[in-house]
Amino acid sequence: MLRDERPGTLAECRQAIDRVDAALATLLERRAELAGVVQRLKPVGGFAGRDLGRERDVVARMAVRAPALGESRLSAIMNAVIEAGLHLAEERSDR
Ligand SMILES: C=C(O[C@@H]1C=C(C(=O)O)C=C[C@H]1O)C(=O)O
Repeated sequence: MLRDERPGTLAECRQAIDRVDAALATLLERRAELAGVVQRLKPVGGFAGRDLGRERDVVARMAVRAPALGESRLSAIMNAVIEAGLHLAEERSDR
């Protein structure tokens, strides 16, 4: 997945993207599960306990590994990822 592959055709590029997306889906599911555990451990979980400083640190660390995307684009991506995790945690806490 992290190989610097150079697919030459449209089909090869899409196959390479599909492999990356498969890994991303697994990682996103794992991340959401971990973030859900955090919500139960914090004194105030869910959206009410949102920690924007921590979220900024997450994005800044990711930007070091993804400099072409950079903080601004990563921030939009991670905001969606984090909010999806918080929604899932709140749904589960309702049960
Ligand atoms: C997971 C936490 O709760 C929230 C979700 C975060 C995340 O998904 O990375 C980060 C900060 C908080 O807004 C946390 O506080 O660490």
